[in-house]
Amino acid sequence: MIDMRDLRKDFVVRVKAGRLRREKRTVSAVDGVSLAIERGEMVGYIGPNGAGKSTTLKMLTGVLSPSSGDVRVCGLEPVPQRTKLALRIGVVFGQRSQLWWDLPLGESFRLLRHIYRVDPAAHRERLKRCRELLDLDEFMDTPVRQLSLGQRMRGELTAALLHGPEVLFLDEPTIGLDVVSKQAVRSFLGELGRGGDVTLVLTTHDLADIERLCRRLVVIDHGRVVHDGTIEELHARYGSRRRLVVDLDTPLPPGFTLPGATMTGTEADGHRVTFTLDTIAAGAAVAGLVGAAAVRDLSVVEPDIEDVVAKLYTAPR
Ligand SMILES: Nc1ncnc2c1ncn2[C@@H]1O[C@H](COP(=O)(O)OP(=O)(O)OP(=O)(O)O)[C@@H](O)[C@H]1O
Repeated sequence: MIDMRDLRKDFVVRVKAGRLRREKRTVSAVDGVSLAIERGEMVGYIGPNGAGKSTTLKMLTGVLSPSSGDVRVCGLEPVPQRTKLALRIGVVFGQRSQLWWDLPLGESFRLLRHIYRVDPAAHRERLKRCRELLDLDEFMDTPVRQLSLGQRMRGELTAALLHGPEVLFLDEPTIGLDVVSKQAVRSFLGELGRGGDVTLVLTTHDLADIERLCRRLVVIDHGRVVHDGTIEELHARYGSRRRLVVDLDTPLPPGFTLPGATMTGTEADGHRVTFTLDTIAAGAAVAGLVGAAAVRDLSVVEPDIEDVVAKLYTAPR
């Protein structure tokens, strides 16, 4: 559905060199990205600021021409076949709008039907689904300029889907949204993904978006892919471990060790202890502890994706 081969985009920028002089420098925003994304996949495309995410999306959607390499979306070349491609993809860029500022939201949707020449029955059906899942009814008659960010984003998602695209590109779809709107957008996208017909590529700095939605995670840094795989593979690669947090009636005996685990924290005068489970399963760790001290409460904490990704962003290369 999406194919990128050794895709590159260089920008020539002028930088200050001395008090008056400026010299040209080439920035490789995307530096040889090769990826294949199949129909129905939900892919999180993440990376630190300036990594090249937006530039990639712009090349995939025909906004920017690549400096070199090949790119195909739905079998089309995005820049020369941009008009054809527009009928087959949906795009939501968090910072930009595809709605008409002065028109009520519902009017924007009607206009889009004409622009994309969507069959009225199909349009009605899709709009009905979006209205239900994204709770649009309350503000269908409100001019777009009066919508809150969360309401507008729900409108943007609808606008991107009314023509029934095969691929949906989302650049920061939950940026700036409150908790409730974030949940609404995520559950809507999850629902869309489960259908299996729409391929979804999502960039975000909110890793919870990825955890909830994407099986596949592509991490880009300095224009290059530094990870491509599942979140579990990312954890395995960086040696992420689960942690066991135990509340004890009395502290553990001095010198206590739990084979296969490392004690990584003690609080409350030894009444709360954290173990990182290196090679031991949680059940066996609990059994080992119960024999040594009175356990009052415990919880197993899954590895934190934020920590792993932070490691990845700061890893030397
Ligand atoms: N039009 C442009 N002219 C010159 N340089 C650009 C242009 N667009 C992007 N860049 C540079 O290319 C690099 C990649 O930028 P890009 O916007 O793709 O990053 P990003 O991963 O989307 O970042 P962010 O998370 O901050 O949105 C950055 O160094 C940026 O300064």
